[in-house]
Order: sequence, then structure tokens, then C-alpha cells
Amino acid sequence: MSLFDLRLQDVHNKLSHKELSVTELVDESFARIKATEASIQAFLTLNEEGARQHAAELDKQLQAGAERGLLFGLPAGIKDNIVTEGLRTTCASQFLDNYNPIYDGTVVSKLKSAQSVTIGKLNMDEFAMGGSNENSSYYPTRNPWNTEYVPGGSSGASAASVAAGQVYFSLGSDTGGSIRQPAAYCGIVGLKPTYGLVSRFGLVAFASSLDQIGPLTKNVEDSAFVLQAIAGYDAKDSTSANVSIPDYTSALTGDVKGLRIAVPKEYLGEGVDPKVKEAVLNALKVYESLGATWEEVSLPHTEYAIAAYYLLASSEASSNLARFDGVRYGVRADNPANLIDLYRKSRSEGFGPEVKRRIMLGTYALSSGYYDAYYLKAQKVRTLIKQDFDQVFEKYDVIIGPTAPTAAFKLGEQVGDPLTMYLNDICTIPVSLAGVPAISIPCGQAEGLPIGLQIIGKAFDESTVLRTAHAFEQNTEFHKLRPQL
Ligand SMILES: NC(=O)C[C@H](N)C(=O)O
Repeated sequence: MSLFDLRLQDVHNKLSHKELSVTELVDESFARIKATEASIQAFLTLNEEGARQHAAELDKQLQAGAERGLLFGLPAGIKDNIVTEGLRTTCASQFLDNYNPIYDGTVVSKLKSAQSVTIGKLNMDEFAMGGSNENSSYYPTRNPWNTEYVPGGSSGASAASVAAGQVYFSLGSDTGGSIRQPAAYCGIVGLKPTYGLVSRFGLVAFASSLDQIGPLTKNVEDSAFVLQAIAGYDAKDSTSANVSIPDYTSALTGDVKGLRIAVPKEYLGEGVDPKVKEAVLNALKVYESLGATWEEVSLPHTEYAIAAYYLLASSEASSNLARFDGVRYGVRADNPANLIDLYRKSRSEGFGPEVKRRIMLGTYALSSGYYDAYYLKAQKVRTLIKQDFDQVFEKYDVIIGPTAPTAAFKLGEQVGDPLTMYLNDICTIPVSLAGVPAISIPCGQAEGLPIGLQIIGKAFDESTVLRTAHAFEQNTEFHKLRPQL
């Protein structure tokens, strides 16, 4: 077994027992990046000097017998919409090509106090808008299982870099599926925590009522381990929930006897690839064999979720992205005729087509005369969707279905067709609108490409989500499969 196949906890122990130095581990990460990056293209900025310096410091501390943080020495990648002090943060947008933040986001500060080592900043769809990484204004990241395929998005490179063994874990953000869908496409584990569990201070806002940060890892135990380090109340994020944080690792008992699983019929209906459906049904058999029970249920407002999401998320984006004006942030256009022209030119040159599309849609939906018909109506639909989940959770502990209706698609295949691209999120978007936690874990393959199983839980019940996911993992081998690179 290679070092990379070990659980984070075991690597941490090896470091603690000095069987391995942080410098060796970090060197190995960069060696792997050198070997694979030409075909994967996951990183926008590498922190090579900073990471090596940090590793040397941690090794020195270890020699001196200092206390070790939870993620001591573990090489991490960070999605490029999470600000990192002194380390370029672009949101994969030309607009922010020159942006060097002067502070760390709360999750980055938390990773620093847990002593993980930041290897670099990971590619994404521009401002997190997209599901394939093709909306990056730099270059598309590729799927390690087959480099002609997309890794998903928007946290596509956060998933690809873990699957390719470049980093031991990464952070992504999820607005309508951006952690779970790429995790599914790349055959790894991606957790979107409950809205409010992880601070978004320092996450460049896309849709503030939906955005959540979460871990992408090789297995469920690692997911629990990283979540432990990043969860918790933060006064700097006004939507941060002041809840007590349980010990997530101790929830991983392997026991799902008596667990009541709901399977929404809308998630296995038309448009779902038969191989995906088969993988999900096989997973349900595994749960049955472990003493859990499942029943089909209905989330009747699912069909309105995508329309509601694209109205709400785009409305919020049009407001959040107003700050990028070429004055306070962003690359400034040359030779403007006046101030309005400066804004217009800078924004026209700086934003890519998908970002412009959403700003226009959102501005329209919020404009007077249309607000009630679009924005307000979408808010009402959101409430109905949340009520669908509340009702199911009165009788069931978790909801299970596919993460995405298909496995990864080919690069270029959907890029000219935004509506088809939006439909990939049909199983993840309702969960985001309801604000509840969900994880994607590998549960099968179709033509050599991974399939993801989505496990959805009650608000702040990450423990049950993780326990359910872990039980499956303990009894299957899918999480051990690695792409040949
Ligand atoms: N950002 C996300 O969570 C993904 C979604 N596909 C979007 O483009 O909005």
C-alpha cells in the first residue's frame, strides 16, 4: 500500500512517530504534481516555496517535541475562491488575475492552526459558476480517470487533485453541487456540510444563501477528520451557526442497523443513466444486508428546483459580483472615457461568458416589475422544496440517491449548451436549496468512469451522514480504486 492510500489519521501518526518527515511528504506531493500536472492541470498557483518552508518549520517543531495539530503536516489544496494571505486568489477569473489577498479566510486560518501544509490554489469554474471546469478563464482541469473527460465543477480541480494523488485532501465550495458532483465524477468523497456549519469568511461570495465550504477526500474517515478541523462558529460570518460540534470520527461506528433510508423516486426517474441507477440500487442492497431498510418516497417539487436555483443564485451573484468594478477589485480597463465607461469596460473585459449570463439573468430577475414574478416566486418555491425534505425527515434518517444522473461527460460536449449543463445538478440543487448536509461517495463505475452515491441528512446531522457513508465504504471496495496516470 502506498503512503497516499493511508488514512489521514495514519499519515499523521507516522509523522508523529517520526517514521516520515513533513518535508518528505511535501516533496512527494510536488513530485507527484510534476509527474501528473501536464495532463490534469489542477493548479492555478503553486505554493512551492511557502510549502517547503512551512514543512521545514513543522519538522523543527516535531524535533523539539511541540504539540501537533489535527492535520499536522498533511499536504492540502485550496479552491481558488478561498482567500489566502499573500497567495494569489483568482476565482479562475482574468478579472482577479492580479489579486493577492491581505488576509486568510477562516477555513484557511483553521487549516493553519491544525498545521496542514498548503500546496497551492486549485482551478475551478470562474466564480464557481459551472459544472465542468470549462468555465475557468485559464484552462480546463481534466478528469484523472480519463483526461478526455471533465472532472466536474465547480470544484473540479479540488476533486481531480485528490484523485490524482497530488494532495492528501482539498477544500472546495458548493452552491448547488460544486463539491458533490466533482467528487462523484472523480471517484472520491465530497461533503457539503449544513448551511452555516463552516464559516464562509474569506470565501469569495457567489450566492450567499447557498454557498458552503467542505472537504474533498479519498475516504469517509478523512472527510470526518477534515470537517472536524474546519467546522464551528465564527463571529466574522453572520450566517455562521452557533452549534456545538460533535466528534465526527467517533460517529463512524459502522453500524446502520435499523437506519431508515428514503429513496426519492424523482432522483431515479427519466434522464438517469441506467448504470447509475443500477449502482444506486446495488448500494441499497448493501444497506439492506447491513440491517437498514429503505422505501421509495417523493420530493414532489424537485422539478422546479433548477429554475428556482438559477433565479436565486443568479440574483445573489448579480449583487455579490457588483464589487468587481476595476476600481476596488480586479484588472482595470485602459483608457476609459469616464467612470461609467471604466466600470463597463473593466467588467466586459474581466468576466467570462457564463458569469455575464448569470449577472444579466440575476439583474433582470431583481429589477422592479419583475421581482415579484421571478425572485419572490423562486423564494416561495424554495420554501416548498425545503418542506419536501422536512416531511421526509419526519419518518426517515437519511435520503439516498445518485449524486449526478450520469458519470462524467467529455470535454467540449456540453459547453455550448448551458441548459444541459444545468441539468447535471438536478439531484444536488434541491439539497442546497434546503440547506441540509450531503456527501457523495464512490459506488460504482460506468465505462471506467466513477459513479457517485449521494447521502443526504437532516440539518446539522453530519454524524449520521458520515456514519451511513462509512458503513458502505467498510463493506465495499470502490473507494480503493485509483486512476492509472
Ligand atoms: N456552483 C455550484 O455549486 C455548481 C452549479 N453547477 C452552478 O454552476 O451554480
